[in-house]
Parts: sequence; C-alpha cells; structure tokens
Amino acid sequence: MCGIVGISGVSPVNQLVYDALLLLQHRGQDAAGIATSKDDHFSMFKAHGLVRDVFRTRNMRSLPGNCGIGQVRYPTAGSSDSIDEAQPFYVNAPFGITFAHNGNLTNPDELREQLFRIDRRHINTNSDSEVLLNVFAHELQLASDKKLSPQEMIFTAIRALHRRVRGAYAVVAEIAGFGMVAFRDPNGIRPLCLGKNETPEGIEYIVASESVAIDGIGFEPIRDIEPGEAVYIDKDKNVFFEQCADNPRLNPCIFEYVYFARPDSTIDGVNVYNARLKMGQYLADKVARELRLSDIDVVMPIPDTSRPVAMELASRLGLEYREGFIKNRYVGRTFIMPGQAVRKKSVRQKLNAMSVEFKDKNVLLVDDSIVRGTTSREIVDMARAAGAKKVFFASAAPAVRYPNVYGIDMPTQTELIAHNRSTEEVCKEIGADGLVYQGLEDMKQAVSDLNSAIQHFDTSCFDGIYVTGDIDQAYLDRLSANRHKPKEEPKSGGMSVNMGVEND
Ligand SMILES: O=P(O)(O)OC[C@H]1O[C@H](OP(=O)(O)OP(=O)(O)O)[C@H](O)[C@@H]1O
Ligand SMILES: NC(=O)CC[C@H](N)C(=O)O
Ligand SMILES: [Mg+2]
Repeated sequence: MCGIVGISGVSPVNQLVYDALLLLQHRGQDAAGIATSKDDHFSMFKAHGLVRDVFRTRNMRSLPGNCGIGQVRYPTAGSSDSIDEAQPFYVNAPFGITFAHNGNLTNPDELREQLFRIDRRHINTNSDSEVLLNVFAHELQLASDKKLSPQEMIFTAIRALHRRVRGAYAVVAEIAGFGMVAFRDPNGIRPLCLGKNETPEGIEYIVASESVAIDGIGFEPIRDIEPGEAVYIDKDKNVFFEQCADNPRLNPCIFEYVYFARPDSTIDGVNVYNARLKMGQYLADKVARELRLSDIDVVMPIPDTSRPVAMELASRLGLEYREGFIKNRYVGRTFIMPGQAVRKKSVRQKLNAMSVEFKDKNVLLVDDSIVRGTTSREIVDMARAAGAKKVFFASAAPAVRYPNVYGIDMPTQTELIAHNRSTEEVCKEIGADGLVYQGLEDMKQAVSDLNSAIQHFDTSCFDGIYVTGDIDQAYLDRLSANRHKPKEEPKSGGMSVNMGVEND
C-alpha cells in the first residue's frame, strides 16, 4: 500500500508535499520520492528509507516550483531493493510526465508485452507502476493527435487506459505544460481524495491517498474521487472532472479500514476510527458467543492499529481494558516491512510485555488482523512469559486465506497462517487458549453501517472473490512462483534527477 499526493499550489510546494508524505508514512516505509515542476522543468528526488531520512535540506532545495507530486512506497511488484522502482516515475514523451501510483495491476505482463510489441515503448524495471505510466503516456500521445481541448485529450487517454488496464490503481501525475491529473480505477479499490486551500493568491488543490494528508497540512477536504473518475487541474487552477470508466462500481478494499489507513482519515465517507469502533462492537458480540466471559480478566490491544477495536470491545463486554504491551515508537509497522526475518525480529523490538499487567491474569489480546501470524505467535509467547495464566486472542478481521493482488504484499497462500488451517488449528499454531475471528459479513456491515452507499467491498483475501474478475488459480500459482525467484543485491544511494522539458 503506497501513499500518493499531488499539490497544485500558488507558491513553492516542496515542503507541503514533504509534510503530506510524512502523514502518509504508514502506507509505505521502503522508499520516498518527490517530483516538482517549475516553468515546465521537472525536478525529482527519490531514495530508499523513511521520508525524514530521505530528504535532506539540499534535496528539498533542489525541488522548486508550485506544483509537485510525491509517493511513499510499499512494494508489491518488482522488488523492494531497486531504487529504479521507487516513485515518482518520469517519461519524457508526450510532453513530459511525472507519475505516482498506489495499487497493483493484475495484467501487467500482457500490458508489458503490448507496450513493447505494438506501442514500441521501453519498460526498464519490473514495476507495474512503470507499465501503467507507459500505457497512460501512449494513450495520451494518441489523444494528442486528435486536436482536442486539453481536458478532453487527458480524459480520452484515461478512458482508453481504463479499457486496457486491470487491477487497483489510484494515480496522481503531472503533465508538463498542462498541470496535475489524478484518477482512480473503476472499482475504486484504493482510496483517493481531493482537497483545497483558499489563499489570497488563489485556490490551491491537493489530491491524496488519505484525508489525513489534507487536514494535516491545513487544507480542507472537498470529496473522494469516484471509482473510474479523473480530475484535471490546469495551470490556471481550473478544475475539470470526468467519469472515464464504462462501468464504475465502488468496491473499496476493506483492509484499508481494518489496518492500512490512519484512524483519523475518512475514506469514501467512512471515518476509519469509527469503522474500527464498529468492528469492535461486532467482534465483542462474537466473543460473547464463543468464549466464556467469566474466564477473561482484561482486554488488551496489540499496538497500534487494534486500539480502537479493543477499547470498544472491552467497553461493550463490560471488561477491563489495559495496555500491557508497550510499543517502541521508533520501530515502524512490521507487516509492511520486506522479508519475514526482519518482520519477526521487529515484533520483539517493537513490543514489550509488562509483567505488572500480565501476572496471573487471563487476558484477551485483540489485534486488527492475523496475516502471516508473525505478530500473534510472538505476542502470545511474550504474554505467557510475562506471567499470563490464559491467553485468548481475537481478530477484528476474519481469517486471511487468499493472496492479495491489489496492493497488499501477500502474494502466496502458503505464507498465510490460516491457509489450509481451521480456526482451532490457527489457535494452536499461535499458542493461544482460544481464538475468535470476526465474521466476514459483520466486518462488511461495520463499514456499511457508517455509509450505506457502500454495498460492495474488495474482500478477496478473506473469501477469494476478486472484484476485477480476472484472477484464477493459474494466476495465483504464477504469482507465487515469481515470488520465490532469487532477488538482486540491493542498490544503495538516492536518485536525483533534473529534467528540462520543452513546452509544447
Ligand atoms: O499476522 P501478521 O503477519 O503479523 O500481520 C498482522 C499484524 O501486522 C500489523 O501490525 P504492524 O506492526 O504492521 O502495525 P501497527 O503498529 O499499525 O499495528 C497488524 O496490525 C497486525 O498486528
Ligand atoms: N503498494 C503499492 O501501492 C505499490 C505500488 C506498486 N505496485 C509498487 O510495487 O511499487
Ligand atoms: Mg499491529
């Protein structure tokens, strides 16, 4: 899950883009990049690492201009090692385009082949985002031959892109000489929203993965970009909207609500914090049905994401809520770290169990999800070592049994702890005395309760139903085989690019 942002401002935007990326850091910890434009000249800097480590003062100084885009990366295609796959991407024709993508395509191989054989375009990395950019560039080139208005040209290209591309994609791009463009895939799998800032010099616009990036830099949210919709903000700050998909239908990824997004974001009209409270209510009712409440002394969250769920669950069941795990604030999210060894080590570095809270107690640990089981295995162990008598476990998400192909790095079934295991078997595997998973319908209902307009979700990793309709077992097997190919050695260092762009 990456975080993307684009700002069309009335004064230099480098600091605003940086600030927005910091607010989206939870969506990607591997690499960060910013591309800005001044007088149709692009400047770009991207490197591995967290936002605050990537950008030094000298890098920020090299990013002038009133328009810019940025990305924090959590790799789901290609590799985490390659700096060439960090974003934004750039192509010089047509016009010059910088481009940032959140999501994952499901037909990148077919597109790669078409781009090479028919469109005569060169793709230099294994990133699906570079493929997507080149489809966009090719379609823009075709549309630019048609003597259309700039907005019609851009929307024609996005319409054609939607017909060729499958998968999840929220995109923000800048086209030299024209302005900023953003669009969301026809299923609206990944989030994207628009905001503004009224200044004496004129209105500034922001497009971002999550509303927290809008509020957090002092802008005001306007609305979500609809599935299949595109927005174009020209250089004079005229804003054009267009529905570019033939059959748009909102199917937001439910994992955003459970884990990915920040609780203080609102996605497709649903505040994430409220969604987690609701999930806590439904989970509480299931816990009451499946465990003996008199066996539980305290409810504890596994910091950070599960806190609202655990709090609400405890309050609904009339149980005591305590914080027994202390989180080291300097360790990031373990689930989005690349590689199982580093994830495992990080759980222990990140969380410490306080025996004053555990000693001689029966505890119910609550997490938002159990995916590989890295966290839950360690945590149950730590709770026992800290003196807990019985350790029960509850998960706000149902069992994760299928790979995700839309931008969450879980491409192989065998790495999922619930693959081919019943709830009892998972419980045994994590060493707990009892395990309760949220029901799938309850999880969906928790979000729909807060916005009845959302009737469908991408819930593929729980039920194996893929909303793009193009995923079968052969596809999943290929994905898993690619996953096990040996990786290249990491390349280090940052990449700084300064690009002169001819105005058309
Ligand atoms: O079963 P697993 O494969 O361990 O994955 C699930 C865990 O990973 C996430 O935590 P993470 O540490 O990434 O972030 P958080 O601090 O936001 O909870 C999530 O909140 C679960 O705790
Ligand atoms: N999680 C994401 O959104 C990843 C974007 C893109 N697929 C990449 O791997 O870089
Ligand atoms: Mg967690």
